Formats: sequence, C-alpha cells, structure tokens
Amino acid sequence: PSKPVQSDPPRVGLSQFFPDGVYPVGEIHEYKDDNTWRTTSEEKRHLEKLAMEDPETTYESIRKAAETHRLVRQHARKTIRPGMTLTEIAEEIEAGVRALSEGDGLEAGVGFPTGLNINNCAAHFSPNAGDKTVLKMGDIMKVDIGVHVKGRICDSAFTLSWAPEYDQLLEAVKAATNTGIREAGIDVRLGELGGLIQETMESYEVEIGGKVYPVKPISSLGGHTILPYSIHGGSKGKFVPLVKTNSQMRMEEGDYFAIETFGSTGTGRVDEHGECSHYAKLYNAPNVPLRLTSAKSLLKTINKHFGTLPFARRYLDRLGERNYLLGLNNLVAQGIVQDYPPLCDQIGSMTAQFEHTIFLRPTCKEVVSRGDDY
Ligand SMILES: O=S(=O)(c1cccs1)N(Cc1ccc(F)cc1)Cc1ncn[nH]1
Ligand SMILES: [Mn+2]
Ligand SMILES: [Mn+2]
Ligand SMILES: [Mn+2]
Repeated sequence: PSKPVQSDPPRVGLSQFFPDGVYPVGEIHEYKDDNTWRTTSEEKRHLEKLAMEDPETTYESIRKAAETHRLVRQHARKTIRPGMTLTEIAEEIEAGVRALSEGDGLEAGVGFPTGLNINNCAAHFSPNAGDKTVLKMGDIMKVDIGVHVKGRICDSAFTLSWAPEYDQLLEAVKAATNTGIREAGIDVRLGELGGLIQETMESYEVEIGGKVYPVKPISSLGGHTILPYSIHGGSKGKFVPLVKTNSQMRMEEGDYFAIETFGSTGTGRVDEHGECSHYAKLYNAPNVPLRLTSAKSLLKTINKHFGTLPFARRYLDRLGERNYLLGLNNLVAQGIVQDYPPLCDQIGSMTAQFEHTIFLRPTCKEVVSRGDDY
C-alpha cells in the first residue's frame, strides 16, 4: 500500500504511520551526579526491557499519546488566531486528539479538558456550552492539552501571545520549566527542585505597557505525578513546587511527572474564579447510595466514558446528557466527583505556562512530550 500522508488538519490515526506499534522516543537525558551509573547498568536495562513489554507500563502508549500531542499542538500553534472563539479552538484540538490517538473514551482520546486560559487566568478554564468568548490580539493564552492512550496521559502546555511585549514573560517561564526538566532526577528532593525553578523564574523581569514587573512563580501551582487514568495521582501523588520548600519528598525510579511552571506579573497567587468546566471522579470515590436519579444516571455515563479521567461539561453535552447540572453538583457535594474551577491571579495580571511530561526510567530520563516547537 502507498505510504500514508497526514491530513491538514491532522485527522489520520497514528497506527497508519507506526504499523509496528513502535512510537518515537522522547528527548533522552542521562541522569546526573551519582546516578550516571544507570546508563549502562545491566540490571536497569533488564528492568526496562521487561517494562517495555509489560502492558501495564506500555512505553508505547505514553509515546503514542506524546506523538498525538505534538501533531495536534503544532497545528494549533499555526492556526489559532485572535478573532476565533475559544469553543471552536477547543473543539478543533479535541477532534485532532480523538482522531490521531484513535479513541473516544477509556481506550484512548482526550486525557483531560483542553485548557484555554487567558491573561490573569492560569489553569483549568475551558469553555462551557454557549461560551461566546473571542480571543483578542492583546491576549496571552495558555493552551493545556491532554492526550491519553490506555490511561497513560501526556500532559503538556504552552503559551501563545501576539504582542511582542510578552516575549520576555514567555522566555522566563519556558526557562523555568526547562530548569525543572533538567534538574529532575531519581532521588532529587521536590523542595529543592522548587528552589531551582524559583531562582530561574525570579532572574527575569519584564516590561509590559511601559511598566517593569518581576516575574513571580505562582506558588500554589506546580508539577505532579501522573498515574494510569489519574492526572495527579490522588493522595499518593507528588507535587513539584515552584518555590523552595522544606519538603523532603524525593523523585523515584519509575515516576511519571508533569513538570509545569507558571509565571505571573500579578501577586503570584491564584484563587478559584468563574464557572467550573473541569471535573473528575475521585480515584478512591466513596461508595455512597445515591438518591437522586439524575446523579445515578450521570455517574453511569461518567464511569462508562471517563472513569477517573477529568472531563469537561462539553463532553457530557456531546454524549447527549441534558439538564445534568443538579446531578453533577450532587456528585461533587457527595465527594464522588472533584470540581476543578478556573485558577486566576488578580485582574490585570498576565500569566504564562509551559509544561512537559517526563518519565524517570531506570536507565535515563525521557522527556516524552518534547517537540521542536518547545
Ligand atoms: O492543578 S492540578 O489539579 C494539580 C497539580 C498538582 C497536584 S494536583 N492539575 C491536575 C489536573 C486537574 C484537573 C484536570 F482537568 C487536569 C489536570 C495540574 C494540571 N492542570 C492542567 N494540567 N496540569
Ligand atoms: Mn492547517
Ligand atoms: Mn497540563
Ligand atoms: Mn499538569
């Protein structure tokens, strides 16, 4: 058969291009300091060979999700323009994710709601049905895309702006995220990693609108471990702070981390603000008897299509769910579903984000989501 060609916009499933099921490896880093021995350790290479075959770890699922992420975001970076609505931007990205990862549910597909966070808003905003927001020239938008294959989530984000005066802010945050990626490693203390990220971030100042601002890390946000079908590993999850802390928790072999940093010209703190779009069933949700029929039927839909993957209200709409808000709020009140409202710094501030997913393999560190764009 003739060699398959990717469409524009990208919609051809990736198994057409990798028929042997072997997907591109991410950016490989050798471990530093007293872990350099891992590169050639027979024992660690053997461990890895077993893991490569093990359907549980499936390196190939992580890498298929990452390749999907690269193709979808590269098209998004080329085509997103002021004048577009956030709804059409989100739907275009999600259509690409579903088509390339070749799934629309628990097997593969959207890993979590497409974040389209504008200006002072840093995370967890996605348009709900009826949202008419139009992207403007002066906006700085954080695009946070999630792709999963067999529950292995690729969580990576970038910032778009069309005003050159924001370039320094984007540089600062990109540098801080790359510090986090470079310094991450087995046995590295999370609190110390936060200090290194903070140092890089705070070494920048930016001039916007004739005013000079120090770039502040958003202290309540940070990186996190990712487990199968669990975007932040629940109570067992680890957190990578953006400032120095005394946490003695360490990174471990086999950990799968999202390394993300956020910089702001505002207070460096975010609060919950505006209508919620992001929800996820808790990993260890209590098994409480549900009296509300709408909550019961909604939970069935959630279990069937998302499991413990985060979902957006728009995904309930497209599944034909109607009048679900009462049931959804009831599931939240019962502690079965967690809501994740938008997280915003003060009005008038500008925030930026860059994020990659890294895999602390036995022999090396693999930045699975690295592309030639960021
Ligand atoms: O802020 S988090 O809740 C968190 C960070 C550390 C421990 S928990 N969050 C995880 C998450 C929650 C809900 C989602 F729908 C998607 C992701 C980080 C994040 N948001 C987007 N990309 N990465
Ligand atoms: Mn195109
Ligand atoms: Mn993210
Ligand atoms: Mn993340």
